[in-house]
Amino acid sequence: MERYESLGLVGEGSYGTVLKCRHRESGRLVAIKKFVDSDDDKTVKKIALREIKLLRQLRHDNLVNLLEVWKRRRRWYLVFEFVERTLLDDLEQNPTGLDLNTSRQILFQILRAAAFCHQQHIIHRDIKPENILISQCGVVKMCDFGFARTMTSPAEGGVYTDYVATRWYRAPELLVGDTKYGKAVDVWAFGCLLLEMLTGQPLFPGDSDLDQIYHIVRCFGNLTARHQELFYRNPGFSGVRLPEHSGRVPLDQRFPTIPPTALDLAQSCLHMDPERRAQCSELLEHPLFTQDAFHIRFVDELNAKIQKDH
Ligand SMILES: Oc1ccc(-c2ccc(-c3cc(Nc4ccc(CNC5CC5)cc4)n[nH]3)cc2)c(O)c1
Repeated sequence: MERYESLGLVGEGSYGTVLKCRHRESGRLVAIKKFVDSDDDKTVKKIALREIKLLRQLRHDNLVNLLEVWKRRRRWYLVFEFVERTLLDDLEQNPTGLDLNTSRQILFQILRAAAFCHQQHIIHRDIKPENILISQCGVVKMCDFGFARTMTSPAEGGVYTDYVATRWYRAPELLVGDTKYGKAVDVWAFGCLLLEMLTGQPLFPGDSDLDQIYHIVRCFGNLTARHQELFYRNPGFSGVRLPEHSGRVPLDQRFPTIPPTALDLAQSCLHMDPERRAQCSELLEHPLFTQDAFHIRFVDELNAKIQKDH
């Protein structure tokens, strides 16, 4: 670490800390994830090695780049590129939301990143505003795969018992404790993010897992039969009734000013049944991006921004 000057904390992850640092010789800014001492703790060592293996698979213009990995005095260090700001910073600056064109430039790049991860059979599992980095030129880089998982079978999904995802962006299957979930959890989070960007407010700001389910049911109605069964079998919810979905407020009623195309895209992501949610690769072809040939024009613009960032 002596080659780097620490400039302060960027964030606290579950298995380590992320520091903003400057490389003393080159002046380059980086983000360094320092894992807790791993030699005594086999779990941390296993987590670190799994994260490193996964990160080395993920090279894409819209994913934050892993630059170096080293181990010193029983600790692993992951050195990443430092990117100027996060989507959370932008949302805090714009409490009523971002304009549609800015939003779709960011959304398109998030989908490119997520579609690439899913093609590699990797689920991010914690897509949220603070994990969406934005460079000075407007290039989006998804980060923090501390919770990411390789799906056990490329077909779809696997059996995962460890818990993940920041509550507000958590899909119904995660909230009821379904261990058989897949990349559709990232699509749900994307749908939540889309509406938050356009309104400036989190879509479902639950203050507990149960409250999170209530927010979702009040908007979309009952959980699927499978999720209801898992809910009532979940010891964390024993004795609790699922809310009646009377007094539902569907998205189009809640957001009458959102452009219908954007609302349609959100609804393609926010199906209660994970099987009905669109794939990220399909969403890149949604009319929000293909109307006025945005997706064709923007890719050229984006490549120029990426070159400028280098
Ligand atoms: O497994 C892992 C672990 C960690 C990372 C990771 C890699 C890179 C970063 C990162 C963050 C970053 N820039 C950044 C810029 C601004 C903020 C916060 N803005 C403050 C509130 C005003 C936070 C972060 N640049 N690079 C963060 C996390 C990762 O991508 C994968």
